[in-house]
Amino acid sequence: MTTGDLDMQATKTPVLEAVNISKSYGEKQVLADVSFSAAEGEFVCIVGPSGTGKTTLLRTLSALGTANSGEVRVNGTAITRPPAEVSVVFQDYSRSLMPWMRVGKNIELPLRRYNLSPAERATRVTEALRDVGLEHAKDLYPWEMSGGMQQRAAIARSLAYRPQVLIMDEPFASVDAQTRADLEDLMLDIRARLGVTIVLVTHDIEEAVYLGDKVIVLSGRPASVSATVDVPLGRTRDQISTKSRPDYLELRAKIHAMIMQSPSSVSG
Ligand SMILES: Nc1ncnc2c1ncn2[C@@H]1O[C@H](COP(=O)(O)OP(=O)(O)OP(=O)(O)O)[C@@H](O)[C@H]1O
Repeated sequence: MTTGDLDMQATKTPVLEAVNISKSYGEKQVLADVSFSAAEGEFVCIVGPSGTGKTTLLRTLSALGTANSGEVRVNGTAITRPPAEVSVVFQDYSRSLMPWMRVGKNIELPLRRYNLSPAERATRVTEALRDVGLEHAKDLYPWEMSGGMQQRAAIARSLAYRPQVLIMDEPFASVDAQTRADLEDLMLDIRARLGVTIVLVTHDIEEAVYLGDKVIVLSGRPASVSATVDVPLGRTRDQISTKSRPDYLELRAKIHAMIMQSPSSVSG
């Protein structure tokens, strides 16, 4: 990306914006004035200790939950219901795919809500499966596939909507380390090929720095954004060489220290 591209990105309306989001469950305030934005094609990672309110924030971002105050804007417009431009991938793929339906059907079914011809739906299923490297798996049932393949299928289902923004809640928490690394690289590749904006929540600092163009650090009780850390590692990342770079290691340590200092990391 050139300096000119960066200047243009800075002046463009963000694709997704959280503006002073506050949220309470009864008396308990979970989020306080959380603000951040994601530009077109940006990979934004949100990290914070367990129980900080990351899922609550993502539910608000996708309008699956409501905030007590503040607003979420998509392309500059405040949203009140789940917007067509935003799609969500949850952690628990085993609950997001219907076990009695073949993978192709799992991806195609939610598209029926839209005014698409059967041929257009079939094209989208084929393309989404290709985007995640599952061309061969269309006729399999979810239970015939590994955990990593099931999560790929769940990602394909989200991509079939052709969203501008993909929101992911701890998407790789239930798979082994090698599969996790493969899925991380898949998401970098999807961002590069499709230009989709990705907002990914994780408690894994290493993952956040490896994937993100910027990392939003949530901390405190109630949680607010304690830092927005730019990750100037370029867009081409590699599990071994990127993770050995001194600037990667420095950023990882810096964010780790921020989270360790946060009151929410000790209060449980
Ligand atoms: N529907 C709800 N009703 C009441 N309290 C809730 C509800 N959902 C979440 N909470 C509380 O809000 C706080 C934040 O929860 P949330 O799941 O958003 O955090 P999180 O950072 O995603 O946690 P984790 O990393 O463990 O998934 C927790 O104390 C949780 O118990």
